[in-house]
Amino acid sequence: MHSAIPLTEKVFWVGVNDHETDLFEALWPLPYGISYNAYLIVDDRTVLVDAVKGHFLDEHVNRIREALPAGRSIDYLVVNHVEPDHTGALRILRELFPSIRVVGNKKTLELLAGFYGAGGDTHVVQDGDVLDLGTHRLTFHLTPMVHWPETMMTFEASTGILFSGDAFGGYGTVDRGLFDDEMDLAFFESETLRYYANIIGRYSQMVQKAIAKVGTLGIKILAPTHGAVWRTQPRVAVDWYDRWSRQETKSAAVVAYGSMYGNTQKMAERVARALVDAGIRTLVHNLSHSHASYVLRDIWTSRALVLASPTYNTGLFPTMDDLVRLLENKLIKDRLLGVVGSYGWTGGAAKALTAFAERSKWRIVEPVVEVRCAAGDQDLERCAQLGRNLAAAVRA
Ligand SMILES: Cc1cc2nc3c(=O)[nH]c(=O)nc-3n(C[C@H](O)[C@H](O)[C@H](O)COP(=O)(O)O)c2cc1C
Repeated sequence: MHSAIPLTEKVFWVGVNDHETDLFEALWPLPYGISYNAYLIVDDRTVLVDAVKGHFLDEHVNRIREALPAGRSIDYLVVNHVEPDHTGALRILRELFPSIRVVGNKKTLELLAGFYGAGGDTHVVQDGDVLDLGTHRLTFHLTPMVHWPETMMTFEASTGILFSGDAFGGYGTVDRGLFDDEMDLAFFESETLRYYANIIGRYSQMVQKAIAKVGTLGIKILAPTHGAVWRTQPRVAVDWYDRWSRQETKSAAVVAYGSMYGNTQKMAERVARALVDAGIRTLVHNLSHSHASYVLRDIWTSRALVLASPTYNTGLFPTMDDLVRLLENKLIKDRLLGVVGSYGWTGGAAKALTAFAERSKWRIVEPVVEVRCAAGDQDLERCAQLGRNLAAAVRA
Protein backbone atom coordinates (compact mmCIF):
# COMPACT_ATOMS: atom_id res chain seq x y z
CA MET A 1 0.00 0.00 0.00
CA HIS A 2 2.70 2.48 0.98
CA SER A 3 5.53 1.07 -1.10
CA ALA A 4 8.34 3.31 -2.20
CA ILE A 5 9.05 2.57 -5.88
CA PRO A 6 12.67 2.33 -7.06
CA LEU A 7 13.75 4.39 -10.08
CA THR A 8 17.29 3.06 -9.67
CA GLU A 9 18.94 1.03 -6.94
CA LYS A 10 19.31 4.11 -4.73
CA VAL A 11 16.64 6.52 -5.94
CA PHE A 12 13.02 5.99 -4.89
CA TRP A 13 9.62 7.52 -5.67
CA VAL A 14 8.13 8.48 -2.31
CA GLY A 15 5.24 10.61 -3.59
CA VAL A 16 1.49 10.18 -3.15
CA ASN A 17 -1.63 9.78 -5.27
CA ASP A 18 -4.44 12.24 -4.64
CA HIS A 19 -7.91 10.89 -5.50
CA GLU A 20 -9.62 13.28 -3.11
CA THR A 21 -9.13 16.78 -4.50
CA ASP A 22 -11.91 17.59 -6.95
CA LEU A 23 -10.37 20.76 -8.35
CA PHE A 24 -6.63 21.35 -8.72
CA GLU A 25 -5.76 24.91 -7.63
CA ALA A 26 -9.49 24.98 -6.68
CA LEU A 27 -10.15 25.46 -10.40
CA TRP A 28 -9.30 22.53 -12.65
CA PRO A 29 -11.22 19.21 -12.49
CA LEU A 30 -9.31 16.08 -11.54
CA PRO A 31 -11.49 13.15 -12.69
CA TYR A 32 -8.43 10.88 -12.73
CA GLY A 33 -6.76 12.45 -9.68
CA ILE A 34 -3.22 13.76 -9.56
CA SER A 35 0.08 12.65 -8.06
CA TYR A 36 2.52 14.70 -6.04
CA ASN A 37 5.84 13.09 -6.89
CA ALA A 38 8.72 13.21 -4.44
CA TYR A 39 11.97 11.28 -4.62
CA LEU A 40 14.46 9.99 -2.08
CA ILE A 41 18.16 9.58 -2.98
CA VAL A 42 20.05 7.29 -0.62
CA ASP A 43 23.82 7.90 -0.56
CA ASP A 44 26.42 9.04 1.96
CA ARG A 45 23.97 11.87 2.35
CA THR A 46 20.25 11.30 1.89
CA VAL A 47 18.20 13.74 -0.10
CA LEU A 48 14.48 14.19 -0.47
CA VAL A 49 13.75 15.92 -3.78
CA ASP A 50 10.45 17.80 -3.42
CA ALA A 51 7.73 16.87 -0.94
CA VAL A 52 3.90 16.65 -1.06
CA LYS A 53 0.71 18.46 -0.09
CA GLY A 54 0.19 18.58 3.68
CA HIS A 55 -2.93 16.35 3.71
CA PHE A 56 -0.93 13.37 2.47
CA LEU A 57 1.92 13.55 4.95
CA ASP A 58 1.26 10.18 6.57
CA GLU A 59 1.53 8.22 3.33
CA HIS A 60 4.55 10.25 2.21
CA VAL A 61 6.44 9.68 5.47
CA ASN A 62 5.65 5.95 5.41
CA ARG A 63 7.24 5.70 1.98
CA ILE A 64 10.26 7.75 3.05
CA ARG A 65 10.76 5.53 6.11
CA GLU A 66 10.49 2.42 3.96
CA ALA A 67 13.22 3.64 1.59
CA LEU A 68 15.55 5.08 4.25
CA PRO A 69 18.17 2.61 5.54
CA ALA A 70 17.84 1.82 9.26
CA GLY A 71 19.22 4.52 11.49
CA ARG A 72 19.44 7.11 8.72
CA SER A 73 17.57 10.42 8.53
CA ILE A 74 17.10 12.97 5.73
CA ASP A 75 20.06 15.29 5.28
CA TYR A 76 18.69 17.57 2.57
CA LEU A 77 15.32 18.53 1.12
CA VAL A 78 15.71 20.01 -2.36
CA VAL A 79 12.77 22.32 -3.10
CA ASN A 80 12.51 22.71 -6.87
CA HIS A 81 9.16 24.50 -6.52
CA VAL A 82 7.56 26.13 -3.48
CA GLU A 83 3.88 25.75 -4.49
CA PRO A 84 2.14 24.20 -1.46
CA ASP A 85 1.22 20.96 -3.28
CA HIS A 86 4.97 20.20 -2.99
CA THR A 87 5.84 21.90 0.28
CA GLY A 88 2.69 21.66 2.46
CA ALA A 89 4.36 18.84 4.37
CA LEU A 90 7.46 20.93 5.13
CA ARG A 91 6.80 22.05 8.68
CA ILE A 92 6.08 18.54 9.94
CA LEU A 93 8.92 17.03 7.89
CA ARG A 94 11.29 19.40 9.68
CA GLU A 95 9.94 18.20 13.01
CA LEU A 96 10.16 14.51 12.09
CA PHE A 97 13.62 14.81 10.51
CA PRO A 98 15.35 17.64 12.42
CA SER A 99 18.59 17.11 10.48
CA ILE A 100 16.97 18.36 7.24
CA ARG A 101 18.67 21.25 5.48
CA VAL A 102 16.40 22.85 2.93
CA VAL A 103 18.13 23.43 -0.41
CA GLY A 104 16.84 26.17 -2.67
CA ASN A 105 17.79 29.37 -4.42
CA LYS A 106 17.40 32.80 -2.85
CA LYS A 107 13.81 33.17 -4.07
CA THR A 108 12.91 29.66 -2.88
CA LEU A 109 13.99 30.43 0.63
CA GLU A 110 12.24 33.81 0.66
CA LEU A 111 8.96 32.21 -0.41
CA LEU A 112 9.32 29.32 2.06
CA ALA A 113 9.91 31.80 4.89
CA GLY A 114 6.78 33.68 3.75
CA PHE A 115 4.58 30.57 3.71
CA TYR A 116 5.99 28.52 6.60
CA GLY A 117 8.03 30.95 8.66
CA ALA A 118 11.78 31.32 8.88
CA GLY A 119 13.86 28.76 10.71
CA GLY A 120 15.59 25.47 10.19
CA ASP A 121 18.84 24.88 8.35
CA THR A 122 19.07 26.04 4.77
CA HIS A 123 21.54 25.72 1.93
CA VAL A 124 21.34 28.42 -0.75
CA VAL A 125 22.26 27.46 -4.30
CA GLN A 126 22.86 29.44 -7.45
CA ASP A 127 22.49 28.42 -11.06
CA GLY A 128 24.99 25.63 -11.84
CA ASP A 129 25.94 24.90 -8.22
CA VAL A 130 26.78 21.30 -7.35
CA LEU A 131 25.97 19.22 -4.27
CA ASP A 132 28.00 16.02 -3.82
CA LEU A 133 26.21 13.24 -1.98
CA GLY A 134 28.88 10.54 -2.29
CA THR A 135 28.18 8.63 -5.51
CA HIS A 136 25.41 10.93 -6.64
CA ARG A 137 26.03 14.52 -7.68
CA LEU A 138 23.28 17.11 -7.96
CA THR A 139 23.48 20.18 -10.19
CA PHE A 140 20.89 22.94 -9.86
CA HIS A 141 19.48 24.71 -12.92
CA LEU A 142 17.36 27.80 -12.33
CA THR A 143 14.30 27.85 -14.61
CA PRO A 144 12.33 30.89 -13.42
CA MET A 145 8.59 31.13 -14.16
CA VAL A 146 8.12 27.46 -15.02
CA HIS A 147 5.89 28.13 -13.23
CA TRP A 148 6.79 30.43 -10.30
CA PRO A 149 9.77 32.81 -10.00
CA GLU A 150 11.81 30.40 -7.86
CA THR A 151 11.35 27.26 -9.96
CA MET A 152 14.47 25.25 -10.65
CA MET A 153 15.38 21.78 -11.87
CA THR A 154 17.89 19.38 -10.34
CA PHE A 155 20.02 17.03 -12.43
CA GLU A 156 21.74 13.95 -11.00
CA ALA A 157 24.75 13.07 -13.15
CA SER A 158 25.42 9.38 -12.34
CA THR A 159 21.84 8.25 -13.12
CA GLY A 160 20.92 10.95 -15.66
CA ILE A 161 17.77 11.80 -13.68
CA LEU A 162 16.32 15.26 -14.21
CA PHE A 163 14.03 16.25 -11.34
CA SER A 164 12.10 18.78 -13.38
CA GLY A 165 9.48 20.18 -10.99
CA ASP A 166 6.14 20.98 -12.63
CA ALA A 167 7.67 21.01 -16.11
CA PHE A 168 6.89 17.82 -18.11
CA GLY A 169 4.19 16.94 -15.57
CA GLY A 170 0.55 16.02 -16.13
CA TYR A 171 -2.74 15.24 -14.39
CA GLY A 172 -3.63 11.68 -13.42
CA THR A 173 -2.51 9.55 -10.51
CA VAL A 174 0.39 7.14 -10.97
CA ASP A 175 -1.28 4.15 -9.31
CA ARG A 176 -2.22 3.26 -12.91
CA GLY A 177 1.55 2.92 -13.58
CA LEU A 178 4.39 5.20 -12.50
CA PHE A 179 6.67 4.80 -15.52
CA ASP A 180 6.01 5.80 -19.12
CA ASP A 181 6.36 2.15 -20.24
CA GLU A 182 3.60 1.11 -17.81
CA MET A 183 1.08 3.72 -18.96
CA ASP A 184 -1.60 4.19 -21.59
CA LEU A 185 0.25 7.04 -23.28
CA ALA A 186 -2.70 8.21 -25.42
CA PHE A 187 -4.73 8.78 -22.26
CA PHE A 188 -1.79 10.33 -20.50
CA GLU A 189 -0.95 12.68 -23.41
CA SER A 190 -4.46 14.10 -23.25
CA GLU A 191 -4.28 14.66 -19.47
CA THR A 192 -0.76 16.10 -19.77
CA LEU A 193 -1.87 18.52 -22.47
CA ARG A 194 -4.82 19.57 -20.29
CA TYR A 195 -2.40 20.20 -17.40
CA TYR A 196 -0.11 22.12 -19.73
CA ALA A 197 -2.91 24.31 -21.13
CA ASN A 198 -4.39 24.97 -17.66
CA ILE A 199 -1.26 25.43 -15.55
CA ILE A 200 1.94 25.94 -17.53
CA GLY A 201 0.78 27.36 -20.87
CA ARG A 202 0.97 31.01 -19.88
CA TYR A 203 4.70 30.53 -19.29
CA SER A 204 5.43 28.95 -22.67
CA GLN A 205 8.31 31.31 -23.46
CA MET A 206 9.99 30.34 -20.21
CA VAL A 207 9.41 26.65 -21.01
CA GLN A 208 11.28 27.18 -24.27
CA LYS A 209 14.18 28.73 -22.36
CA ALA A 210 14.18 25.87 -19.86
CA ILE A 211 14.18 23.23 -22.61
CA ALA A 212 17.14 24.97 -24.27
CA LYS A 213 18.93 24.94 -20.93
CA VAL A 214 18.35 21.36 -19.74
CA GLY A 215 17.78 19.66 -23.11
CA THR A 216 21.50 19.00 -23.56
CA LEU A 217 22.12 17.43 -20.15
CA GLY A 218 21.75 13.85 -21.36
CA ILE A 219 18.50 13.09 -19.55
CA LYS A 220 17.99 9.36 -19.03
CA ILE A 221 15.07 9.59 -16.60
CA LEU A 222 12.67 12.51 -16.41
CA ALA A 223 11.13 12.82 -12.97
CA PRO A 224 8.55 15.63 -12.70
CA THR A 225 6.47 16.52 -9.65
CA HIS A 226 3.20 15.33 -11.26
CA GLY A 227 2.40 12.33 -13.44
CA ALA A 228 4.62 9.79 -15.21
CA VAL A 229 8.28 9.20 -14.56
CA TRP A 230 9.84 8.86 -18.01
CA ARG A 231 12.50 6.13 -17.92
CA THR A 232 12.04 4.67 -21.41
CA GLN A 233 11.35 7.63 -23.70
CA PRO A 234 12.05 10.90 -21.83
CA ARG A 235 12.39 12.57 -25.24
CA VAL A 236 8.64 12.09 -25.83
CA ALA A 237 7.69 14.28 -22.85
CA VAL A 238 10.27 16.91 -23.81
CA ASP A 239 8.93 16.93 -27.39
CA TRP A 240 5.35 17.34 -26.16
CA TYR A 241 6.29 20.31 -24.01
CA ASP A 242 8.44 21.72 -26.78
CA ARG A 243 5.57 21.63 -29.31
CA TRP A 244 2.99 22.95 -26.86
CA SER A 245 5.23 25.78 -25.68
CA ARG A 246 5.89 26.80 -29.29
CA GLN A 247 2.06 26.83 -29.61
CA GLU A 248 2.32 24.52 -32.59
CA THR A 249 -1.22 23.89 -33.87
CA LYS A 250 -2.89 21.19 -35.95
CA SER A 251 -5.27 21.66 -38.89
CA ALA A 252 -8.18 21.39 -36.50
CA ALA A 253 -10.94 23.61 -35.14
CA VAL A 254 -12.82 24.13 -31.90
CA VAL A 255 -16.34 25.55 -31.87
CA ALA A 256 -17.24 26.90 -28.42
CA TYR A 257 -20.65 28.37 -27.78
CA GLY A 258 -22.94 29.61 -25.05
CA SER A 259 -26.69 29.41 -25.58
CA MET A 260 -29.73 29.79 -23.34
CA TYR A 261 -32.54 29.00 -25.78
CA GLY A 262 -30.78 27.28 -28.67
CA ASN A 263 -30.56 30.11 -31.23
CA THR A 264 -26.79 30.58 -30.96
CA GLN A 265 -26.31 26.84 -30.68
CA LYS A 266 -28.02 26.30 -34.03
CA MET A 267 -25.65 28.75 -35.71
CA ALA A 268 -22.57 27.28 -34.01
CA GLU A 269 -23.59 23.80 -35.11
CA ARG A 270 -24.00 25.00 -38.69
CA VAL A 271 -20.44 26.37 -38.69
CA ALA A 272 -19.17 23.13 -37.19
CA ARG A 273 -20.97 21.03 -39.83
CA ALA A 274 -19.39 23.07 -42.62
CA LEU A 275 -15.93 22.64 -41.08
CA VAL A 276 -16.45 18.89 -40.81
CA ASP A 277 -17.80 18.70 -44.37
CA ALA A 278 -14.64 20.47 -45.49
CA GLY A 279 -12.55 17.76 -43.79
CA ILE A 280 -11.39 19.72 -40.72
CA ARG A 281 -11.30 17.77 -37.44
CA THR A 282 -13.66 19.80 -35.25
CA LEU A 283 -14.48 19.64 -31.57
CA VAL A 284 -17.62 21.33 -30.28
CA HIS A 285 -18.06 22.59 -26.72
CA ASN A 286 -21.25 23.90 -25.14
CA LEU A 287 -19.75 26.13 -22.47
CA SER A 288 -22.60 25.42 -20.06
CA HIS A 289 -21.53 21.78 -20.05
CA SER A 290 -17.82 21.60 -20.89
CA HIS A 291 -15.48 22.86 -18.18
CA ALA A 292 -13.05 25.48 -19.48
CA SER A 293 -10.20 23.14 -18.53
CA TYR A 294 -11.11 20.84 -21.44
CA VAL A 295 -11.96 23.67 -23.83
CA LEU A 296 -8.52 25.20 -23.23
CA ARG A 297 -6.89 21.81 -23.82
CA ASP A 298 -8.56 21.46 -27.22
CA ILE A 299 -7.93 25.07 -28.24
CA TRP A 300 -4.24 24.76 -27.33
CA THR A 301 -3.46 22.57 -30.34
CA SER A 302 -6.13 23.79 -32.82
CA ARG A 303 -5.46 26.33 -35.54
CA ALA A 304 -9.02 27.69 -35.71
CA LEU A 305 -11.56 28.69 -33.11
CA VAL A 306 -15.19 29.70 -33.46
CA LEU A 307 -16.67 31.63 -30.54
CA ALA A 308 -20.47 31.93 -30.57
CA SER A 309 -22.34 33.90 -27.93
CA PRO A 310 -25.72 35.46 -27.32
CA THR A 311 -25.79 39.01 -26.02
CA TYR A 312 -26.40 38.94 -22.28
CA ASN A 313 -26.99 42.19 -20.44
CA THR A 314 -25.22 44.13 -23.24
CA GLY A 315 -22.14 41.91 -23.26
CA LEU A 316 -21.03 38.31 -23.63
CA PHE A 317 -22.84 35.33 -22.17
CA PRO A 318 -21.05 34.76 -18.80
CA THR A 319 -19.45 31.41 -19.67
CA MET A 320 -18.09 32.95 -22.88
CA ASP A 321 -16.87 35.98 -20.96
CA ASP A 322 -14.94 33.60 -18.65
CA LEU A 323 -13.46 31.71 -21.57
CA VAL A 324 -12.31 34.85 -23.36
CA ARG A 325 -10.62 36.09 -20.18
CA LEU A 326 -8.84 32.74 -19.83
CA LEU A 327 -7.67 32.81 -23.44
CA GLU A 328 -6.16 36.23 -22.84
CA ASN A 329 -4.67 35.22 -19.50
CA LYS A 330 -3.04 32.13 -21.00
CA LEU A 331 -1.49 34.28 -23.76
CA ILE A 332 -2.78 32.02 -26.53
CA LYS A 333 -1.39 33.36 -29.78
CA ASP A 334 -2.06 33.52 -33.43
CA ARG A 335 -5.33 31.65 -34.00
CA LEU A 336 -7.92 32.00 -36.77
CA LEU A 337 -11.17 33.20 -35.23
CA GLY A 338 -14.76 32.87 -36.43
CA VAL A 339 -17.26 35.12 -34.63
CA VAL A 340 -20.95 34.29 -34.25
CA GLY A 341 -23.34 36.36 -32.15
CA SER A 342 -27.04 36.70 -31.52
CA TYR A 343 -29.12 39.32 -29.79
CA GLY A 344 -32.68 40.47 -29.15
CA TRP A 345 -32.55 44.26 -29.38
CA THR A 346 -29.25 46.24 -29.41
CA GLY A 347 -26.64 43.45 -29.38
CA GLY A 348 -23.09 43.47 -28.01
CA ALA A 349 -21.73 39.89 -28.08
CA ALA A 350 -20.21 39.97 -31.58
CA LYS A 351 -18.64 43.36 -30.85
CA ALA A 352 -17.05 42.03 -27.66
CA LEU A 353 -15.64 38.99 -29.49
CA THR A 354 -14.25 41.17 -32.29
CA ALA A 355 -12.61 43.43 -29.71
CA PHE A 356 -11.05 40.35 -28.08
CA ALA A 357 -9.60 39.28 -31.46
CA GLU A 358 -8.09 42.73 -31.96
CA ARG A 359 -6.54 42.79 -28.48
CA SER A 360 -5.09 39.32 -28.99
CA LYS A 361 -3.97 40.07 -32.57
CA TRP A 362 -5.86 37.04 -33.85
CA ARG A 363 -7.08 37.00 -37.44
CA ILE A 364 -10.86 37.16 -37.84
CA VAL A 365 -12.12 35.05 -40.73
CA GLU A 366 -15.20 36.59 -42.38
CA PRO A 367 -18.11 36.75 -42.31
CA VAL A 368 -18.80 37.79 -38.74
CA VAL A 369 -22.33 36.43 -38.38
CA GLU A 370 -24.58 38.37 -36.03
CA VAL A 371 -28.28 37.58 -36.02
CA ARG A 372 -31.26 39.12 -34.29
CA CYS A 373 -33.41 36.50 -32.51
CA ALA A 374 -33.68 33.25 -34.49
CA ALA A 375 -31.46 32.55 -37.50
CA GLY A 376 -33.23 32.16 -40.86
CA ASP A 377 -32.03 30.15 -43.85
CA GLN A 378 -29.87 32.98 -45.15
CA ASP A 379 -28.26 33.46 -41.77
CA LEU A 380 -27.51 29.75 -41.53
CA GLU A 381 -26.00 29.83 -45.02
CA ARG A 382 -23.66 32.60 -43.82
CA CYS A 383 -22.69 30.37 -40.90
CA ALA A 384 -21.89 27.60 -43.40
CA GLN A 385 -19.86 30.07 -45.45
CA LEU A 386 -17.91 31.01 -42.32
CA GLY A 387 -17.14 27.31 -41.77
CA ARG A 388 -15.93 26.89 -45.37
CA ASN A 389 -13.80 30.04 -45.18
CA LEU A 390 -12.26 28.89 -41.91
CA ALA A 391 -11.47 25.49 -43.42
CA ALA A 392 -9.75 27.19 -46.35
CA ALA A 393 -7.80 29.46 -43.98
CA VAL A 394 -6.72 26.48 -41.86
CA ARG A 395 -5.36 24.76 -44.97
CA ALA A 396 -3.68 27.86 -46.46
C1 LIG B 1 -31.03 37.26 -19.46
C2 LIG B 1 -31.00 37.76 -20.86
C3 LIG B 1 -30.35 38.94 -21.13
C4 LIG B 1 -30.31 39.46 -22.43
N1 LIG B 1 -29.66 40.63 -22.67
C5 LIG B 1 -29.68 41.14 -23.92
C6 LIG B 1 -29.07 42.41 -24.21
O1 LIG B 1 -28.51 43.07 -23.33
N2 LIG B 1 -29.11 42.88 -25.46
C7 LIG B 1 -29.72 42.21 -26.49
O2 LIG B 1 -29.73 42.67 -27.61
N3 LIG B 1 -30.31 40.99 -26.25
C8 LIG B 1 -30.29 40.46 -25.01
N4 LIG B 1 -30.90 39.24 -24.75
C9 LIG B 1 -31.53 38.51 -25.86
C10 LIG B 1 -30.68 37.36 -26.35
O3 LIG B 1 -29.39 37.81 -26.72
C11 LIG B 1 -31.35 36.69 -27.53
O4 LIG B 1 -32.61 36.20 -27.12
C12 LIG B 1 -30.52 35.57 -28.10
O5 LIG B 1 -31.10 35.14 -29.32
C13 LIG B 1 -30.45 34.39 -27.16
O6 LIG B 1 -29.69 33.39 -27.76
P1 LIG B 1 -29.84 31.87 -27.32
O7 LIG B 1 -31.17 31.35 -27.79
O8 LIG B 1 -28.70 31.18 -27.99
O9 LIG B 1 -29.73 31.82 -25.84
C14 LIG B 1 -30.97 38.74 -23.49
C15 LIG B 1 -31.61 37.55 -23.19
C16 LIG B 1 -31.65 37.06 -21.90
C17 LIG B 1 -32.39 35.78 -21.62
